Amino acid sequence: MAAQDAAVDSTADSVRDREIAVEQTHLDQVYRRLEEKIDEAEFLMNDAAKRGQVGTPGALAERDAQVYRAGIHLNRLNNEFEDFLFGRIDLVLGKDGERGPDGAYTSVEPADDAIREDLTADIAETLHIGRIGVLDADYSPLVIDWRAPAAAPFYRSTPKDPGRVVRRRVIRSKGRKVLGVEDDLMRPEVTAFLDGRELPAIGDGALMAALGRARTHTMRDIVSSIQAEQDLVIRAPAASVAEVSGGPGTGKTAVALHRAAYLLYQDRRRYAGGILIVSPTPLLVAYTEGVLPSLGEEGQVAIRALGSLVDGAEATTYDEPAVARIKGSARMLKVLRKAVRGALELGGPAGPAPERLRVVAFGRRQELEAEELERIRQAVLGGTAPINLLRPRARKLLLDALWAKSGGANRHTDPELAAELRSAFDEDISTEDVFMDFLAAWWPELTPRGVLTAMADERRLGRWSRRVLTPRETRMLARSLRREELSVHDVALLDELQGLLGAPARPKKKRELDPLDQLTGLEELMPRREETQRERAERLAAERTEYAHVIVDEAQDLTPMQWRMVGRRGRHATWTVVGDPAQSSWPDPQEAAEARDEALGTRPRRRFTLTVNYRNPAEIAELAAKVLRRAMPGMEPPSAVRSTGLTPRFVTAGEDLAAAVRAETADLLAQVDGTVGVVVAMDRRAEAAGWLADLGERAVALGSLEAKGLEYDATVVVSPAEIEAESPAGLRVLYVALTRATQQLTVVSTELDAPTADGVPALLTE
Ligand SMILES: Nc1ncnc2c1ncn2[C@@H]1O[C@H](COP(=O)(O)OP(=O)(O)OP(=O)(O)O)[C@@H](O)[C@H]1O
Repeated sequence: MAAQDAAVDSTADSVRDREIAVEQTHLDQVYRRLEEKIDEAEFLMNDAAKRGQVGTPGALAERDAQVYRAGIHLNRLNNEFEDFLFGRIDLVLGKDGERGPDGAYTSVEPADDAIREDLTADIAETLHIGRIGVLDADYSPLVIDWRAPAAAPFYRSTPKDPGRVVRRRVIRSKGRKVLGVEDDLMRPEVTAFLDGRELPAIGDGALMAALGRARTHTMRDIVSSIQAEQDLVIRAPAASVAEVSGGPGTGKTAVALHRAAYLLYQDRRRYAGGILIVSPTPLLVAYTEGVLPSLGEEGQVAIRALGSLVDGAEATTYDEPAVARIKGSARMLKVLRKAVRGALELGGPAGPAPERLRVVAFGRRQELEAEELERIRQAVLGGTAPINLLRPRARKLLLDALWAKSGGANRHTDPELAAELRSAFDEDISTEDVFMDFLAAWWPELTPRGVLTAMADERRLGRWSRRVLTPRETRMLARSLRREELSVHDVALLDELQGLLGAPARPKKKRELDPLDQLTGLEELMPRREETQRERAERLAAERTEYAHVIVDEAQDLTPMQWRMVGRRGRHATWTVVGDPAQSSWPDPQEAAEARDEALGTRPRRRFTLTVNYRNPAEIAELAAKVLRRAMPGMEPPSAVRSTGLTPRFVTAGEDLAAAVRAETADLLAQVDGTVGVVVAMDRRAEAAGWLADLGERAVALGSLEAKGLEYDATVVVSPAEIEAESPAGLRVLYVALTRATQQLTVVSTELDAPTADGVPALLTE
């Protein structure tokens, strides 16, 4: 028996080896072709550099464009050389036999006689899929770009709806070497032949292989294993709003990122206007930034955390939930509107304006009393423009009032002479120091930061927040604004204030000397060119305030004020909004939904739901589902795609919580190859970092709100009850914390958790 097994194994091995060799031959061919392309790109750059010496304006512009394109080409090849061929599909003949621009047959459905009655078929087409497209010298496709229409069947085909695909193969390669293949048969009942030989199937499928890998501190792309329901979202037409919901681990973040790559590929021109990806935390930005290197290459895609959306602000601290709730609420809009008007009265850098205005015009004293000034101020504020832009109007109405008082209007009947007199009057007054100083104090140039600082005074804020916030809320808000450091929620307030105040005029940039003008040879050209390319991308990203497409990740967490901030960046954009209501840390979902509707406007929406959890094994998903039932009764959890046989571990910490967490973390570090995340209540963050101090880089401590979107091989969740008690949305935050592990979960309880004899905290029992 054993001998028979060994014989079967060795045949399997030899079939596998043969199949790997087949793919190796193809990869070799692709590399030969790529080398030719690189030579071409280098020649282009060389040639362009030579032409640079000619120096006519037309030649310079053409050279610039050519060098730029060639630089991108080289950059992309160098970036994506590694592991860039990852898939293959074998297809039967299509219905109409027509080919698309990439040389592949276009039909999705098989021809009527493609599968014979005896369930045999011939493979009519084999396509290899990779990160970029490569055509052979005769324009036949060596590799199809994963975003091209011809690659869609690689992702869309399922055994239930196979289309023309008989076998889907994922190829694992490193550099120039093919390491392995994993096949999925889409029509297992069919025996297919390729060049007269039966098509074999190797391995247990690629998805499981991908899911079992250890996690690092950065996310991996999923181009080789995108699933059909995910592919529908990635390739959805970008005409309006795509709304994607799905539970933890269903690939929402991954899908959002791959969608950005797809949109850019599909319509580079349109998205030259920029794609903004909004992420909840800097940690998630860092985790996702490197997923698809090609996203950043031309500066079209900006991945920004909510605390870094406003130029010059880089907020990473969080307010306590009660304060965050005030700052995020749409009620703040009323408070801010009052605050900017109130801040006017506080005056400029030299203090408030005098009570009355006294000037000399044409040798006579002119005066405006306090009530008159107030009337004028109200008349100016009747205008719709932002406050800072109303300054010229303020100046004009002051001069009008002074002119009316001077009686100058009655002095001439001839309109021309009257106008001349008036302009002399205006000039006389407005060049007077007294008038200029008065205006600077009476209608000062306000800054968002300045207004926010003004709001830190409790009595003042009390006036501005009357009937909107309670005295207790006012006190908490004023106190938090007295802190030097900006919080993530302050950033949305700053942005709102910027809108109310008006944008300051941008100083015009001088055209910098193009360093290329002085270059003659390729050696010099290369490094400098790379530098200017990156600089260009950074400049474009920094200057952009509106985008062509906005992708919002973890959308359930945006506060109403944050929705307004993000909405301003996509007024003319198409949108992709992904989120999971069950993971929302915002206590008032209704208010947030209204703000979201306002940001998205009346654009038609297409809804998608992702249903499969690729992150958590069934054992962990089952435990998390208990919290979901408490947090959102009736809500369906996603179904876990795999199971590990390892049930979550429960530990009750005695006196020494630090020692218990440390020991459990060390234990998990010994069991997994990748990272271990220790999730604690927000105000235990610093303390927890200390507990793990010498456990090495694979272990990280993070606050419950920072865990959003991240994942680890194993997690230690510390005191579910503490996390739950942090905020009104605490149960949903706990649900997030429990769904971060790809392999193992340990829950450490304290007394507060009222654990059972087995150490299971009360919140995690049925
Ligand atoms: N088709 C796939 N093939 C391989 N891995 C996948 C696939 N889809 C998702 N994953 C993996 O599953 C994990 C979860 O994905 P992701 O973080 O995008 O989920 P999410 O829905 O955003 O989760 P959460 O709501 O918890 O933040 C990631 O490691 C991702 O790479």
